[in-house]
This record gives sequence, structure tokens and C-alpha cells, in this order.
Amino acid sequence: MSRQALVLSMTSEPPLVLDIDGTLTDDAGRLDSRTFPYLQAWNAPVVLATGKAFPYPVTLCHYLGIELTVIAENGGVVLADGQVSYQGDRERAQAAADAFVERGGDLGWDGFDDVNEWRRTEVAVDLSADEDLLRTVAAEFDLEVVDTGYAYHLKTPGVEKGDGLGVVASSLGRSPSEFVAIGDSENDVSTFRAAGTAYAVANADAAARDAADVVVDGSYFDGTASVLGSLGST
Ligand SMILES: O=C(O)COP(=O)(O)O
Ligand SMILES: [Mg+2]
Repeated sequence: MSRQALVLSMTSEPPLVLDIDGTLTDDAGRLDSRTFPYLQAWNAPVVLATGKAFPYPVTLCHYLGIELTVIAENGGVVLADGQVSYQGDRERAQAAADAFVERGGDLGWDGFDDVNEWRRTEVAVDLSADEDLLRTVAAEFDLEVVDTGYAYHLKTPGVEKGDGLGVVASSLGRSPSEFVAIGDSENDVSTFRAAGTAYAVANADAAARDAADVVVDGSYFDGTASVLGSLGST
């Protein structure tokens, strides 16, 4: 390796794939304002990979002023290089959600349901819902339930954030293994497996902790900031 390449490899920042809830937020679910300076200064691609419906990470990218490279709905929606793709069966998830409600379940969103209004590939249910009934109905519809710590997601099996990372990485001319992942819950496990190095923040659930290469001491954005601070060249 030439001296210049060596210096570059020592100082260049890796591409990132970042979960949002529990990772870029504080313990009250609010976006940590330090997200802005950290991500705006990052000298490599930043991919937001979330269980949230598509408009949320897109909007965050807009206001951060970063490229729209987004994995939403747990891998159900992927946007990279101006191309959007959808995986997963919202109609089946909706039929299961309707059956859940018919049997006395409650999706738990009072008033305007901004959680599902723009959701294209799955249905999300509040954590106050009857989990046993939800899992029973999901199985009858050949769907799975993923608990992110923020919601239950009624989703098509096999649709995962980690597959979305494959799509995004190839559109960027990168390999998923070049990415550093940070996350906090079971919906990040597939990302952790696909990425080169995976960090779980201290508030992460057992599945994310087990799948991570490193569990950091800090919780929420404090943990994320410690990883970004150790990797960043700036
Ligand atoms: O939408 C959720 O339930 C969790 O979102 P996250 O994947 O950004 O943590
Ligand atoms: Mg999360």
C-alpha cells in the first residue's frame, strides 16, 4: 500500500447503517439533536434503516441534508440512487390486523394513525396490544410479529433490513461488509449480520446484543456518539 493510500485508509470514515428509534433518539423517543452535527460531518454514505414508515427516514434525510438512502418498514421499502423498491404484503398484513381487531384486539393508536397511514408493506401495532392474540392471528396469515421495543410489526417473513442493506450497498458500489451498523433491537439483527461491524447500544434488547460484535456502554445516542467518535476522522 502506498503511503497516501495508507494514510487514507487510516483516516477515512466507514459507511454507516443506522437504526433510528433507540439509536438516534433519547430515552423519551426524541431525536437527539447531536444527530445533526455528527451525520452532517460524516465523510461516507449514511443509510437510515428503520421500522418506521417510509416518509419518516426520508424526511430526516431531507432535514439532515444527506443523500436519500433509506431502508424503511424493516426492509419493506428501500430507496437508493433515486430508485424505490417494495417488499412485503401490506394487504395480507391489513387482513390480519382486521382479524385481530374482530377478535377483540386493539391496534392501540388513538385518533389519527400516523404510524400506519403511509405504511406500504406491513402494519404496526402498539405495544399495549394483546401480544398472544396478535401472534396467533399472524401465524394464521403466515405473517410474523417483530417486537422492536417501540411497536409490534405484522410483517411478511423474510423481509429484513439486512437485505435492504444489500440493495443499498450495491447501488453505492459498496459491499455490505464495508458498513458499520448501530442499532438496538431484534429488527437490527439482519443488519448486524450483513454489516462488517455491528454495535449495539446499551439499551439494546437481547437479540441485538447477541448479534452485535460490540455492546457499547452508552445508551441511546450517547452510545451511538461513542461509536461515531471512535470511528470518525474528523
Ligand atoms: O418503528 C419501530 O418500531 C422502530 O423503529 P427503528 O427500527 O428505527 O428502531
Ligand atoms: Mg431501533
